[in-house]
Amino acid sequence: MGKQLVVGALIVDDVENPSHVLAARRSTPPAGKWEFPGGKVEEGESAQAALAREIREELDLSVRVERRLESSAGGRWPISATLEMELWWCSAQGEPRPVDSHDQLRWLDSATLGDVEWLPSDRAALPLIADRLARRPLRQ
Ligand SMILES: Nc1nc2c([nH]c(=O)n2[C@H]2C[C@H](O)[C@@H](COP(=O)(O)OP(=O)(O)OP(=O)(O)O)O2)c(=O)[nH]1
Repeated sequence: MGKQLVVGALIVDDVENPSHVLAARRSTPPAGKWEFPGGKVEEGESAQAALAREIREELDLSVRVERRLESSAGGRWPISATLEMELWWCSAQGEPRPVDSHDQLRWLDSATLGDVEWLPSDRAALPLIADRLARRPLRQ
């Protein structure tokens, strides 16, 4: 059986010319670690629908899902024996507001992306994200 999918949103400040991505600090275990907001895809749900649902719940924000972050390993990052993760570039309307699963938000750019204490599984994806933020545009 395959692993359950977790989706994380790479929410950018400006979809035409993105320079910063949103990071969120968890208030539930492992509390204090930083992640890309999102969560588990439910049965029968698409990755895009799960992202929209989770970001609405967690940040009271509506997102437009742009595209998936690709990698040489097929765009999936292992989390645990039972979970793996995809990351999707998203644009947003309005200001994110942590509802209850996060207690702090930060906009990070390619230079500051490594400054917070990320969940370990996220670290492998950071160079790809930093590279994209430094090179801009998201829509090709
Ligand atoms: N959202 C998110 N989760 C991540 C990231 N990196 C990472 O290892 N994870 C892990 C943490 C959790 O073990 C899992 C996500 O589950 P969760 O508990 O936050 O999501 P959920 O609300 O959908 O799940 P549940 O508690 O209802 O079962 O993925 C990330 O960047 N974003």
